[in-house]
Amino acid sequence: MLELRMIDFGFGSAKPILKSVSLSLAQGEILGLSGPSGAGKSTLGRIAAGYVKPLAGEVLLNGTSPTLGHQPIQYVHQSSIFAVNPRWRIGRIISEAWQPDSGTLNALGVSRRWFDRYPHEISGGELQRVVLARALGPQTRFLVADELSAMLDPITQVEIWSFLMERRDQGLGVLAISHDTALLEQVSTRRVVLAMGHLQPAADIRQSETAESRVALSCR
Ligand SMILES: Nc1ncnc2c1ncn2[C@@H]1O[C@H](COP(=O)(O)OP(=O)(O)OP(=O)(O)O)[C@@H](O)[C@H]1O
Repeated sequence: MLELRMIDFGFGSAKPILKSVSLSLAQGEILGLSGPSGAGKSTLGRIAAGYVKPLAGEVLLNGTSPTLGHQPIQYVHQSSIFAVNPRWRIGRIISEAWQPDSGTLNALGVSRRWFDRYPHEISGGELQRVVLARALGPQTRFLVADELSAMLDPITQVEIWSFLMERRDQGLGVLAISHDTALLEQVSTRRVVLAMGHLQPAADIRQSETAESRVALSCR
């Protein structure tokens, strides 16, 4: 279980953007997070992944603070170019955390032909898939997917979310941040909305049957 308890956050002297925000995410759950631009969704996701320290409150993984060095909570943002070393080739980038198996690479549409290239020598959508493959190592229990598929064409988007739903069935917990509420409705087991510093539940859209949701996704 990933828990954020009573998180307060603001940048410098600017007014607070997160006010006593709490959420919990179970393994095997996809929690959809939407809200207006600038509401603090990415900031909340980065706090969950340990990239940003909250001013108050705590992040707990199975009841304890996540330890440094071991990163079971991964954060993937749509601007993947900022998440990679531009001087490293794709093969080195992708094996930084683990050696992804062929099944993972195929499911995410990652070609081994890219491995000798640098990040600027593949497309933004291809780099997005590389960064996602890197994030989904065996130690990963939770994924913060921040506008993960916004740069991808609809078919690739379906393939990636279908793969993540399979991983969900194997226990991966996903915090899916997006403005695409139609997408969130299809992939999420639960949805929340962040606005004015507070988190509120969206309409209950719990999908009890995984196969049904996969079919719905493929029909988009
Ligand atoms: N490093 C920073 N320094 C100062 N202000 C920041 C910083 N990063 C983000 N902000 C501000 O914090 C607020 C929340 O940003 P955040 O990116 O978390 O919002 P968001 O809900 O993810 O927005 P969007 O949907 O547009 O991506 C915004 O007003 C943003 O300008």
